[in-house]
Amino acid sequence: MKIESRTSGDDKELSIKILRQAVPKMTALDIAVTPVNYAVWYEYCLGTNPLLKLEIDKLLSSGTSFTSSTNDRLFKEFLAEPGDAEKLCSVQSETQSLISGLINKIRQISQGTADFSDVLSSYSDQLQDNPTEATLAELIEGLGSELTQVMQKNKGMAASLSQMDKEVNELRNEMESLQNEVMTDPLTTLFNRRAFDHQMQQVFNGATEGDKSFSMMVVDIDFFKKVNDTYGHQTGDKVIAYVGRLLKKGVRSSDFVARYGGEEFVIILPDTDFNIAMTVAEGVRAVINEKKLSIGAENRQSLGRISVSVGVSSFCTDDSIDDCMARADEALYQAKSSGRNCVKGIEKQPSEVKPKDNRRAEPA
Ligand SMILES: Nc1nc2c(ncn2[C@@H]2O[C@H](COP(=O)(O)OP(=O)(O)OP(=O)(O)O)[C@@H](O)[C@H]2O)c(=O)[nH]1
Repeated sequence: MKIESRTSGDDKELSIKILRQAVPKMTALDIAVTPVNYAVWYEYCLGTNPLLKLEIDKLLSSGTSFTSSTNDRLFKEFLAEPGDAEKLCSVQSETQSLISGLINKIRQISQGTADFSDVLSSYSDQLQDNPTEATLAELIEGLGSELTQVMQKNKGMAASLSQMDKEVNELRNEMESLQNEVMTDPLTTLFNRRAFDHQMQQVFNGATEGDKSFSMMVVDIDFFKKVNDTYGHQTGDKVIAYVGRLLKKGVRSSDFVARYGGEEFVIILPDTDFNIAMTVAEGVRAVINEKKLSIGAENRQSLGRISVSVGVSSFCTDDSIDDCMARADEALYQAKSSGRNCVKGIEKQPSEVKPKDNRRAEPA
């Protein structure tokens, strides 16, 4: 469930790297390679879902077997949103038959190789027994026909393996597009809340481990209910999509823009300090408020200007994800209370950073 870039070469390389780790683990634990199970173990090997990792490590150390219901539970508890499981199941049977076909082919190849190796050993034994010319001729004849058989078998195997390789690629593309679907908000085509939660965790891990910083914005369209009530829900949807486009355009391509829900958006700005984030937020707010919008035939009906309120916060040492988001939310609340169409930020001062207290509490 890689999110950062959906189709880059890096993504593919990482996917293959994880595949090489996940499949042998699953095979060792006797877990069927279905999309649902694979999603769980992919995420486990990727290591970006700490709760899932903790749970699986716990199960592994207790020697619990990974039955299909255990895998289903892990998927539902740590990865899925309602509806995901059904979508993934649509490719499940296809994957199962493909994987079992592949395993059969590999078994046949190993069996064929083992058989041929036995034949070679028996020929080698006969050679040790001072064979007569007639026996030698027989051996050569036999070996020739064994070789022809092996070559024919291998030709057939190569053809069916290449067909399977094609099918595996198709299935992988299908799963990739399903993955994108699960992470995308259909109205704006931005990332959705689920993708945001995932990305936030990754950026947060990077910041706590690598001494990096990041900022975030929460953007909310002002008086949006009035837009819906006056012009209808469909126009409201168009306004949401329009604001989404301007947000995406207004930040760097490395920033992460998602629709959090309703008329609210969230943006993660990696490697960005508080002051820069405030400047970017102000720029985005101004651009959204710049133009008067119009709708209807020949755009005759004016909607006036749309405005947004923005709350900004930056990651600070000792922050949890919730702390950082709570400050952005609080800042948004302040922006709304100050009349809307403005940006507010809450910066955690260094003095507010709690020193780590390693002392035990004094007994009363
Ligand atoms: N068209 C449309 N409307 C939505 C969607 N999601 C939420 N809404 C509406 O957005 C409106 C949000 O209204 P409020 O939460 O009262 O906020 P507001 O009117 O923007 O007021 P402030 O945020 O205080 O400026 C509600 O009427 C929701 O029904 C959506 O996907 N499409």
